[in-house]
Amino acid sequence: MSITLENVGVRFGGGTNAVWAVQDASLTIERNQFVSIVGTSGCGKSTLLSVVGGLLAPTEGTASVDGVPIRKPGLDRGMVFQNYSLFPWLTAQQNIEFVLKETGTTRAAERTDRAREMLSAVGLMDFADKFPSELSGGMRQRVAIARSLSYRPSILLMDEPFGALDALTRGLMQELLVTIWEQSDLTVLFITHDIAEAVFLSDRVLVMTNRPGRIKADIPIDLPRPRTEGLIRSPEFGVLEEQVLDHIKAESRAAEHLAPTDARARFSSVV
Ligand SMILES: Nc1ncnc2c1ncn2[C@@H]1O[C@H](COP(=O)(O)OP(=O)(O)OP(=O)(O)O)[C@@H](O)[C@H]1O
Repeated sequence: MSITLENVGVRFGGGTNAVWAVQDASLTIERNQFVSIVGTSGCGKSTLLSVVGGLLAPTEGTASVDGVPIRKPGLDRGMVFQNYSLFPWLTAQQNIEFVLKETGTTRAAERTDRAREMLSAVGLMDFADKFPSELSGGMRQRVAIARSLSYRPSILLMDEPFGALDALTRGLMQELLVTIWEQSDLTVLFITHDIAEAVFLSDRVLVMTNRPGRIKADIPIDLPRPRTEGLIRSPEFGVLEEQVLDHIKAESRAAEHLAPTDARARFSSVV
């Protein structure tokens, strides 16, 4: 499914307390594309994702999926957040079965089979009966991804899903996500603060301006797939990373009125 935002604006509060989180944001994401959004803290990334998820109605403009305006959350869109959001009183298997029941899979045997299939896809078959507290952060996030994919959405919306993971687990999760994406017909919209992660995963990286956020740059990532770890050390990768970073540095300087050298010193590859 494709995603289109046309001049979307989101205002929180009213009167003198009004805050425009996003203003005049326009973008199109084609079916089966993997697109990341990066930008300075508070620029409106999560707000934009919530609009696409149907959790938040735009104050201005239109957001649509396959040309149909988004009015509420739907089974066509799965969401994964940084904090896993699993039910702590249910096992990994039960977490998935619960969501399947809620989303209309009426036959218990079908829910069980689908949950097992999904746990197997993320390599967690042996942990089906464990509770979230018995799983590592990476495992919990794998269950959350399996759960979001279990009802077969066409769009996966991910808000810093790997932000809380250590570097090694994060790398493994990135590979897993790309593998799932390559084998499916999913359109992915992915928010991250990690520029290398955005470049490694994406077909395009969108950079937002400071708040009120809009899309400032749309950088195609024409690196070959499948992408392997070695790619990260290639000159082509470095050039793209630098290009994204330059846009973010410019926004950061604009926000803080810093001298260019000060701003440069504040950034490495993660913002
Ligand atoms: N419910 C709300 N009420 C008032 N202001 C809000 C609300 N939600 C978000 N905001 C404000 O809107 C702006 C954008 O927030 P948002 O969470 O979308 O930014 P972000 O780019 O995802 O930030 P971060 O990178 O720090 O997660 C921020 O200034 C935030 O304080």
